Amino acid sequence: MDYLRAHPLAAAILTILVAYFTRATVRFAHHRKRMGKYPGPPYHWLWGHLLILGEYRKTKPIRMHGHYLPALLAEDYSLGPVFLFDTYPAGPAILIINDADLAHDVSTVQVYPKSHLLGDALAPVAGPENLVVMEGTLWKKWRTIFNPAFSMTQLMSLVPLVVDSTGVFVDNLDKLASKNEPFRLEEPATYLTIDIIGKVILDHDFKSQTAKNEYVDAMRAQFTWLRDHTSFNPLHIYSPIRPIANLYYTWRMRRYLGKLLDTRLAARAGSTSNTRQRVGIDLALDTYFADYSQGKEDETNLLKMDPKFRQHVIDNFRILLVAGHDTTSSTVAYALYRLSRHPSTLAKLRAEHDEIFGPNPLVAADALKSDPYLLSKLTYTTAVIQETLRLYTPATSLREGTPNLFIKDPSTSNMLSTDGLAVWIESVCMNRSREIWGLDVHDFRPERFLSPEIDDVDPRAFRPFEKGPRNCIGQELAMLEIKIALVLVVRLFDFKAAYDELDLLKGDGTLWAGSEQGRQGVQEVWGDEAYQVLYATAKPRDGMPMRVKRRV
Ligand code: HEM
Repeated sequence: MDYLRAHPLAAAILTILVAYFTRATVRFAHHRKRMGKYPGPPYHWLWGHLLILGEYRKTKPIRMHGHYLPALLAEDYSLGPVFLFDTYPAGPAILIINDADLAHDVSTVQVYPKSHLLGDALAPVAGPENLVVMEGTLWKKWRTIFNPAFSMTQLMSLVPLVVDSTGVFVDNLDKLASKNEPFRLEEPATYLTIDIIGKVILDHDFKSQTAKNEYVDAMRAQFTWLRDHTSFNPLHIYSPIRPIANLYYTWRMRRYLGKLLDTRLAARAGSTSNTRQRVGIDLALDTYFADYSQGKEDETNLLKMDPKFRQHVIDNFRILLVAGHDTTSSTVAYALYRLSRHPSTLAKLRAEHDEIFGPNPLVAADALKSDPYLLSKLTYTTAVIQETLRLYTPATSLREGTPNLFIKDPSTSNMLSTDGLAVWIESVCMNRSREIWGLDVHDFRPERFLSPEIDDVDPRAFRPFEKGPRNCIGQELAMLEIKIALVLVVRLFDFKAAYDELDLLKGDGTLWAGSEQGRQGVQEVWGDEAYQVLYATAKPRDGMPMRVKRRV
């Protein structure tokens, strides 16, 4: 006491510390008391759900994507349509939606805002304001600008471009087949979808399938510098280098796209007629001139674009380039992987392609170019893709709870406050639900998506592209790309997973080469060695090691 009286500064610091810890303890106790009342797995008064999380970290792969966890919890603890998972203070408290009706309410009726956690995670790849996280009139404006770039008519006119890029993918698989060595399928599949989205949005060929590209390198490098939310390593969490790396790669990406924008502007100024196909970049520029100079493309507007608009255009291109390649490439890779494990499904798929395109696989590319509407005849192929999306859901929707939004728990009729919680439309839970899909829920069986079986499933229970106003803008494009890839690939090649040969790929120069950690211990989820990991989005573990052989 005497010491404190003699040292007023020390006394002040001590008072602040005591006040801080008292406040934190009261908040913590209040949080635990409130969360303990929500439905969910057993809740510990001190640890919340942290102990359960710890158990899963022992029994499941350390790198397993976090979106498996609610589905495992729902299965292991027989949880209902809505439940809480609370890892506070290590992570957020999340209300998990495991029901078609509630998912409809959150996505389409109430239209919950996007979670700030999503915004934080996406900021390094696409800036703080981008189409995925924008809200209100700003979101509506940009969604309206880009919608026409993804209309069915526009996409059908782009089929020849997609077929050409897929032709390069086929050439690359051919080269890999002649090398007769394992490789990571995620890489060529990713470069394929990057090249396609570049053409669709920017009328720009990144040519990433055949050479290194500055933008693609910076974007992929940025992925390796994102925070890994499955890691509890303080050196990783508080890395002082990550923010610097994030700034550097952001600068490189923005510089590349800024140059493309300026070139397009200059080309526009120099041309009187516009016969070129109009893609996303043109639609954004049309809006700029409409908003800023009543449609008049005068000198001043051409030379000096409003900085805020410029940032929005560039960051929206960045998000379209990320969202437009990652999920699609993983689905291509997973479809080929699953087909390699199910010979009878593969045979049925090949038979459908023989029937629609004729028995010679080498003429399918030309057939597609001259009649893109052949794609609509691919019923079984569509079922294969849907079954792949069910088992390997590439993305889900994280929303923000607010004081005025409540969820009615159908099993108790209790109104659950969403205040301070993240609300997760967890389609993985629904995709792995026995109640919805039957006892063989973890099996790959595309027939479940064919009539009459699918007629018994609530259409709102299967939502790989989400539903409501914030649904995926690129869903038709994605389906079109994956169908074209399957048509041009499955009859030419045989694939074989090569997880047992992973050691041969050590240090292979891909972005997977650095992810050696977590290779020990359990390496399967629901018996599947190709489980998803978080690498910006949900990707196949270790980039999906494969071998490929030419068939014809
Ligand atoms: C298999 C492929 C794909 C899947 C499974 C998928 C899935 C999804 C999902 C679940 C959402 C909702 C995310 C949320 O609520 O936060 C979404 C939104 C979005 N997706 Fe996709 N996506 C795919 C391909 C694409 C493609 C090719 C593009 C093309 C650019 C794209 C662009 C977007 C954009 C911009 C949004 C935000 C839309 C908005 O909020 O208005 N996606 N996607």
